[in-house]
Amino acid sequence: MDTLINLVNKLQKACTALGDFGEESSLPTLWDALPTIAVVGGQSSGKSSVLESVVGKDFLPRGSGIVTRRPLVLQLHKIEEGKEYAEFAHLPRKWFTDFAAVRKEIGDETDRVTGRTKQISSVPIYLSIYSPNVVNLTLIDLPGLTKIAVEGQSDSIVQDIENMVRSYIEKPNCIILAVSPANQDLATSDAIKISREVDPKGERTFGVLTKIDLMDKGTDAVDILEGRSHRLKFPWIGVVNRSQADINQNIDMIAARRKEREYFFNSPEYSHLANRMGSEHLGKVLSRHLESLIKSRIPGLQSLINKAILDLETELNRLGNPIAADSGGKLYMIMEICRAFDQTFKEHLDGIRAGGEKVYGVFENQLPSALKRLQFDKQLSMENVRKLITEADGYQPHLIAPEQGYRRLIESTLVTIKLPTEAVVDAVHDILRDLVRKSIKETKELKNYPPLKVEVMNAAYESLERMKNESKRAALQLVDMECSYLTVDFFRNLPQDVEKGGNPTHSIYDRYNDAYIRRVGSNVLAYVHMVVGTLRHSIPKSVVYCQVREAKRSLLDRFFTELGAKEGRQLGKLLDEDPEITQRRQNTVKRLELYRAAQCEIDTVVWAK
Ligand SMILES: Nc1nc2c(ncn2[C@@H]2O[C@H](COP(=O)(O)OP(=O)(O)OP(=O)(O)O)[C@@H](O)[C@H]2O)c(=O)[nH]1
Repeated sequence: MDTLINLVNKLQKACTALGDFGEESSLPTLWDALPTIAVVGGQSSGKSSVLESVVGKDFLPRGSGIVTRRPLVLQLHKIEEGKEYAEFAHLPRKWFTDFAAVRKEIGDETDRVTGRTKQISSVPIYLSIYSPNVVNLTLIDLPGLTKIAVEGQSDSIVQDIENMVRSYIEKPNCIILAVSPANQDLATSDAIKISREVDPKGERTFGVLTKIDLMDKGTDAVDILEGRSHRLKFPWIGVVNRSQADINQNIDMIAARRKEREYFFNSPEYSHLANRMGSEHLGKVLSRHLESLIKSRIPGLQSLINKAILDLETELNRLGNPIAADSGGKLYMIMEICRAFDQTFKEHLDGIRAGGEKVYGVFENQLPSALKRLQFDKQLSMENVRKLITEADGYQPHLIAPEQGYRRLIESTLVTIKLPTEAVVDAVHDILRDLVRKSIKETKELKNYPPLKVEVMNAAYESLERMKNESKRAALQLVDMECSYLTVDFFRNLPQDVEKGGNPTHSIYDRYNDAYIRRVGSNVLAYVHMVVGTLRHSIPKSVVYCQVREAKRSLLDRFFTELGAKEGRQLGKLLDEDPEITQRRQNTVKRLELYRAAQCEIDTVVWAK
């Protein structure tokens, strides 16, 4: 059974070392789930004395007024043999064998947080005592409840102490040691009042009656101790601690315990209860109760730990890897993050994520309707056809077919396709930029590193800009190519013009009759339509080749090359993550270690059963 309490002691020790004891953490803490025993009561009710009696050691700061100003988490570890010693969590591996020095250190450590004032703090002091003369227990000494603030204390201190005490004892796993002095009316006991509030059925409250020896002559506590008045679920335990005079005379704990035993055995009122009175009995009762409580809580603890591990792993995953110390590691990390971004970007284009389909929308809708909107009316008006053909003839009207005229007409018409071509390139560019922005947002690895995020975004935008320019050049070249060499077969298959008509005596532009001009115009239109039909398919090919395929292939290539030339310090700047995230990651890692260790400890105990 000792192993069970040892287990809880170990877990609590780990929690304290990691500051994992409640409020500050957003995750459910192991601390909350571990059974503890807290000592509560009014100021000077004898809490510290009870604690010392249970431990059998004189080590707590004493004095009048408010002495306990920070919670003291006291873990008692029974050792088989050897000299007893104490160890503080804030002074690891410093073993105190002089308990007067322990008392001094508690005072000093209290002052370190609260200053030499009468203020209080909820940050606990953690102390372990290893001794052959103790039972395995964890006890928490809390500041005494008070009714008024004294000089040097803020007005809120009464409420502050009450809130702090409540925050410890309201946890369902806390066993409450409610200390009330027998020489005061129990109806006014602060300990009973606050413990009733948090444990109305008294299922985890142990009533301890101190100062029985100080009761007025002719009065006794038998009614309470026998459970006839102020009944609690567990029987009251009476104790007689050292009086101030005993302390002043340096009466040691062993002598004090003997005196206490004698007191109960020799008092006619209490001798029949002597076997279930006193500090020693209290220690055993508490230890037994704690053991059974821990046993019943093991399955719950296990599932809490398993769940916490899962949650912490998810959190750690979300926070990403810690930053490597050397430049090689940093470079690798940046490359990995960039690769994750690149992958996300590709997934958008490949249809694994949404967005890439918009590119197809440009080819299928925007381009055809823009081409359709080009009416070629202006270029192929009768007037313009006549003008261009006549001008192209030069000094000699053409003999068979207006070849130069056709060329000029076709060229001047095809040029109008350049505008929608450029618009397609621009539209695809905008889509790609949008996908970069989306991918940056979706790459969780980038979230922690704002400078790297900006650099990656700029590098990707720059690449897209270069690709856009190249794509424009290539697509416009397609149009130029159509202008520079006409499809011979088309013209070979045209019926030869015979009747050109016209009136040579009028203006030079009347050289050809309307029917002839109309026929030339419609031939040009037919040819242009044929070319548009081809471009409608070749422009998307060119755009995909120069922009989409290239973005998929080498969006960050240049960035990677530049990265290789950067020094460790510059790389470090890129990975300059939000310090809050670094802190959160460190805390999560620590907590995860704690929970994993706890999982092993519990498994060992369960298997050993
Ligand atoms: N005679 C006698 N004196 C006691 C008993 N218990 C405590 N005292 C004395 O009462 C005074 C206060 O005891 P503490 O144990 O310091 O009380 P506390 O509740 O821890 O005090 P704070 O931490 O300041 O709230 C000391 O002088 C003790 O010697 C007792 O059972 N009998």
